[in-house]
Formats: sequence, structure tokens, C-alpha cells
Amino acid sequence: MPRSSDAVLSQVLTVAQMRAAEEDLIAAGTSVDALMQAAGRGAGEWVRRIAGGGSVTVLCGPGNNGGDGWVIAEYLREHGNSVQVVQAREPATEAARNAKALYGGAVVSADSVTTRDVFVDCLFGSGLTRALPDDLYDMLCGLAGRHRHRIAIDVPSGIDSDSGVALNADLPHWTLTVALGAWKHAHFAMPACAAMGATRLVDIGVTAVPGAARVLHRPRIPAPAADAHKYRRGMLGLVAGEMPGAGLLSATAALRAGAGYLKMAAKLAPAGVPPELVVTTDVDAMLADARVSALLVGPGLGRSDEAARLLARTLHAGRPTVIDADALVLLRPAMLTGAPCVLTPHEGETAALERAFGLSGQGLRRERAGALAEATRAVVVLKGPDTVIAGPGGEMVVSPRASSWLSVAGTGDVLAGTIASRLATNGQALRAAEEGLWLHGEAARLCGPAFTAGELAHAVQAALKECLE
Ligand SMILES: NC(=O)C1=CN([C@@H]2O[C@H](COP(=O)(O)OP(=O)(O)OC[C@H]3O[C@@H](n4cnc5c(N)ncnc54)[C@H](OP(=O)(O)O)[C@@H]3O)[C@@H](O)[C@H]2O)[C@@H](O)CC1
Ligand SMILES: Nc1ncnc2c1ncn2[C@@H]1O[C@H](COP(=O)(O)OP(=O)(O)O)[C@@H](O)[C@H]1O
Ligand SMILES: [K+]
Repeated sequence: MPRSSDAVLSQVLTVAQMRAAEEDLIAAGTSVDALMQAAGRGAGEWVRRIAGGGSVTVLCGPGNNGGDGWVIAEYLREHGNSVQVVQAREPATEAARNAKALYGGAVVSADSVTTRDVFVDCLFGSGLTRALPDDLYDMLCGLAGRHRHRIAIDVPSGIDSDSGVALNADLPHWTLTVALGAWKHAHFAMPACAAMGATRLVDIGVTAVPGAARVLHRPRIPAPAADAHKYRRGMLGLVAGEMPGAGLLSATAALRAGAGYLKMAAKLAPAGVPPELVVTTDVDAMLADARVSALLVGPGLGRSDEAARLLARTLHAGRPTVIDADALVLLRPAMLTGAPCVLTPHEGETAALERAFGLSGQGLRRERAGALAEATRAVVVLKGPDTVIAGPGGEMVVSPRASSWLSVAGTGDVLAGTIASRLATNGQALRAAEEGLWLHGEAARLCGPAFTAGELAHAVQAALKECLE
């Protein structure tokens, strides 16, 4: 089987898209049984690596996820592991029945399983549509509790694949989750993603699905050209408001994310301005300066009428702009000019934007981000533990879960400054949002525990170092 490209392996599919992709493979001459063998053996290899030579219990349900379980069990048996299958239900698909027929090892009752090394969950995968009935829920949790390591295959049982919603309360936590064929939305959506442990993907030759979401990846960022100068590298204009301290945090990050020149327009020059940051009190001159390649407005802006007028003047300049914090609450449809913009709302700011732009606020986070991007014609970075980026052309990028230590005041200002610096450098809203979000997440990882927003802003430089072409 040829290895899929990185672009194909980074797509994130709904259940319907996955089924369509599977149909394409079948139409091209691959059998369901062959796909199941490829998926099961690939997953079996991950199980073998975790188990070492240890003992394994595989729980098999009625569908094709159960079928994968029978393949995994046989793969481990062939490799000399002590393996046993608990059959929760008889296989109900032909491919699962065929996989079971090829298994030559032990089948035991759930009650007979004592403490063992690795538990493999093949009860249900992406086909689960309703909560687990009590008997299967008890079996799943009981077995999971009697094993040192727990591996979920494709999608953990009890999780809705398209949303990441838990259909039962108190589901097990996993050591590893092995996605089959393609990532599913549950792998990146709360609450499911928080319980999945490490995640790995098994390639079974799925091809590109038009319109699919994709996973945020480490960007490739070029060093400045040999003949670069500070303006050509990108000049970022920061529009400060009533509380310029928040803007200073954004500036601290922006200075380390690639822009060549940073200027802040503030009514009063704030204390503690780093010497690299040029401060002006003439906001109109800064907005009219043709060398300014991007603007950032929002951090510390305030929500007064004067702040709203300043926002309107800023957007009227028609430059690529990052709109964050208070500016998101003040934003109205008439203020947008069609220039490339990035909006960076958290949940509360998203609700305010939905009201301002006449949106229902219904649906999954990614759907709400998509609706907002369409209505504003801007790139929307909907922040939280499961941040998503939506583009006005229907683009959707989901982010692997970042450090929960980011839940500290000021990290949003750092994100806005990082994205704005990238926007000043490359002028492309979606690309800048992706680069900025990745740098922010990586900076948090590098900082470890209990960092301040200021320390995070400094770590953006170390994150950037990892992206150089
Ligand atoms: N697509 C691909 O390319 C590949 C897919 N592969 C694998 O297939 C998996 C998807 O398989 P799947 O569609 O058979 O779904 P799965 O999750 O095994 O179970 C569905 C069955 O469970 C039943 N059922 C549902 N809810 C229930 C409940 N609460 N309680 C009780 N029963 C319930 C439901 O019955 P029904 O709702 O029809 O009554 C149906 O019979 C996927 O995750 C991956 O592992 C790989 O092999 C390689 C290639
Ligand atoms: N539990 C969490 N896990 C991962 N990232 C988080 C978590 N909580 C917050 N974040 C991230 O931290 C940042 C917080 O931004 P924001 O809510 O604007 O805070 P502030 O206004 O204090 O700067 C966002 O990038 C968000 O995605
Ligand atoms: K599973």
C-alpha cells in the first residue's frame, strides 16, 4: 500500500466523509476486508509496542470496530503476546465475521478477566449513534479498570465521532487512542480529546476528501530575505486604548514572531515600554502610514464610545487587521471593509459577535466558527482548550489540545500579538492565524507549568526557531 501524503494524513473527517472515502477505495478495487486488515494490523502494531511482551485483552463489539478488534487480536497472537478476546456482541457485519473467523486464540467472558497489561477497546468506533446500554457500559468500564494500559481503537466507545460529545457519563480515560484511516473530529474536540491520551494515526490509503477540515501543523517560516530591511519584513501598528498594558503583552510577543518594526499608537505613552517598541500619540498618522502592513486592535481597548470610534477609524484604514478582545465586543458589520482580518474570540466574545452579526449561535464550535467566518468574511480563531480556525472560504483547521496552563490572564493578548506579527510579515489572514496559533501552543509547551503571559510572550521566539526553513 503506498504511503499517503502528509496533506492527506492531516485531514479530519466526519463519519459521512469517512464512509465516502471508504466507498472510493472500494470502487478503486480494495475490499472492506483488506481495509480492515490494514487498519487492524496497523493498530495491532501500536498495541504491541505498548504491551511489549505483555498480556492483552481485546473487547469486540458488533460492528466494524469490533472487526478491527479481531484482526488486532490475531496480529498480537501471531507476535507471541498472550491475548484474549471478550466478545460483547456477535459480529453483525460480513467483514467483522470474516475477521473473527481468522482469529485462532482464546475467547473469554468479561467476568473471567483478571488484572492484565493492556486493554483494547473495539466495542464501538465511529458508528456509535446512541449511549451505551448499561450492560456494555459496565463491561467497558470494568475491563478498563482491570488493565494497566488502555488503548482505544479509532474512537473511544461512548464518544460521538463527529462532535466529541460523551454519550455516557464517566467513560474511561485512555493511554493511547489509535485513529484508523483518518483523524475524526472527536480527536480534537472537547470533552473527548481530553480523555484520549496520546493519539496516533494508522494510514490505510484513504485519499484526499474535498472540503475536509485539517489539523494544525508546525508551519515552515522563512528567515528574512538576504536584502530584507525592517519595513519590508513587516511593520505592525498596535492601536492601544484605555489600558495599554494588555497591548504591551501583545507587543512583547509580536517582537518575537517575525515582524521587523513595531509601532504602538497610544493616547499616553504607557510605563514599561520595551525600548524596541516605538510609541506615538498620533494614531491617525500611524493609520495613514503606507509602510504599516498590518494592524492589531483590541487588547486593552476598553468598551467606551470613544473606543468604538477608535476601532471604526482603525478598520477604515483598510489594512490587514487582527481584531481581539474589547474590539470583538464593539465590532459591527458596517465597520468591516473587506481587508483581510483575523478575529480571535473566546466563547464569550463569540456570543457577542453572533448577536452583532445576526447569527443563531447554534451548533458545534467548528460550525459556529464557520458561520462567523462566512458572515464577517474574516478568519475566525475560536479560542479555548479545543481552538478551531475557520476561513471565509469554508476552510477549517482544528488544533491539537494545547497546554492547560494557558488558562491564565493575558495569554489571549500574546496570541493576538503573535498572529498580528505573522500577518504583518506575510499579509495572509489564514496563514497568519495558523502560524500564530501554532507558535502560541508551542511556546506554552516550552514554558512548562505555571508560566506568566509575559514569559509565554518571550518563549514565542524559541517556538519560531523550530519553524525555520
Ligand atoms: N470506514 C472505513 O474506512 C473503515 C472503518 N473501519 C472501522 O469501522 C468502524 C466503524 O464501523 P461501523 O460503522 O460498523 O461502526 P461501529 O462503531 O463498529 O458500530 C456500529 C454498530 O453498532 C451498533 N450500535 C451503535 N450504537 C449502539 C449502541 N449504543 N448500543 C448497541 N449497538 C449500537 C450499530 O447498530 P444499529 O445502530 O445499526 O442498530 C452497528 O451495528 C470504524 O470506527 C473503524 O474502527 C476500519 O475497519 C477500516 C476502514
Ligand atoms: N484549558 C485550556 N487549555 C488550552 N488552552 C487554553 C485553555 N484555556 C485557555 N486557553 C488558551 O489561552 C488563551 C486565553 O485567551 P483569552 O481567553 O483571550 O484570555 P485573556 O483575555 O486573559 O488573554 C487562548 O489562546 C485559549 O485558547
Ligand atoms: K473503540
